[in-house]
Amino acid sequence: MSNSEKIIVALDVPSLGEAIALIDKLPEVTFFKVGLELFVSTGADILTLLKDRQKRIFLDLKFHDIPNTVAGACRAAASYGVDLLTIHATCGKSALQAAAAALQEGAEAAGCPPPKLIAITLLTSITSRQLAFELKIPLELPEYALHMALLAKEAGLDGAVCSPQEVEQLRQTCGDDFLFVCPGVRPSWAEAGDQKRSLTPAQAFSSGADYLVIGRPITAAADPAAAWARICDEL
Ligand SMILES: O=c1ccn([C@@H]2O[C@H](COP(=O)(O)O)[C@@H](O)[C@H]2O)c(=O)[nH]1
Repeated sequence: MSNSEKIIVALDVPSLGEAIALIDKLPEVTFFKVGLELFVSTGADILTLLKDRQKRIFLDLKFHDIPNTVAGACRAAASYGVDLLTIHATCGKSALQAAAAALQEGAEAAGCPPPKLIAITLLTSITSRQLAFELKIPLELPEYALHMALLAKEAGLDGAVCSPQEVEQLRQTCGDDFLFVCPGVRPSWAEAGDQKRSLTPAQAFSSGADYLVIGRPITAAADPAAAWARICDEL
């Protein structure tokens, strides 16, 4: 698989029309992420549209609830036939296990391959300072991210979402058969915005990321296709 096929473009827009406009401008993109904003506004219509266009889909709904509830959500989401699905590792091990089991059941019942279930370790918008003083987590940030990735692995998940700044260490400990998806990726020429723990696309891949998620550097650019091409050239 080429590096460009491992870049997932985040469709963080408020309507189906705006999503279609972006997808049309980015014909070379093979993998799109649908997050809370677009899914809440369009429901499954955006997933049907992407599947009709033979695109791969990362459904990033970041489930966070008790075991019975995340299991129900995963069972239902399994029928969409998406490729990746997210849950917060902070749900705890029993909820992660229940979610993973329900995803398999849901996929079997729907007759489609199960999505890879990946856990959010620590949002890429959080700083070490916030971790310590707002969230009151008494661990250093890399140690905390590693702990959450290992929790996900022990619960039988397929991988984790982490910042590119932590992926090298997480990869070393979790091994090559665990998937790492990194948002918070910024080309040197793009604005950081609310992302706090970034690396460039080339640095993120060389640190061990399997997939990168990139949104605004492409989707908010005056010419999204040119921004995409520039990122691919720089790799
Ligand atoms: O820790 C996380 C988990 C998910 N995201 C999502 O990735 C994209 C990033 O978009 P940019 O515009 O490139 O910042 C966005 O959809 C987030 O919901 C994340 O950033 N960090």
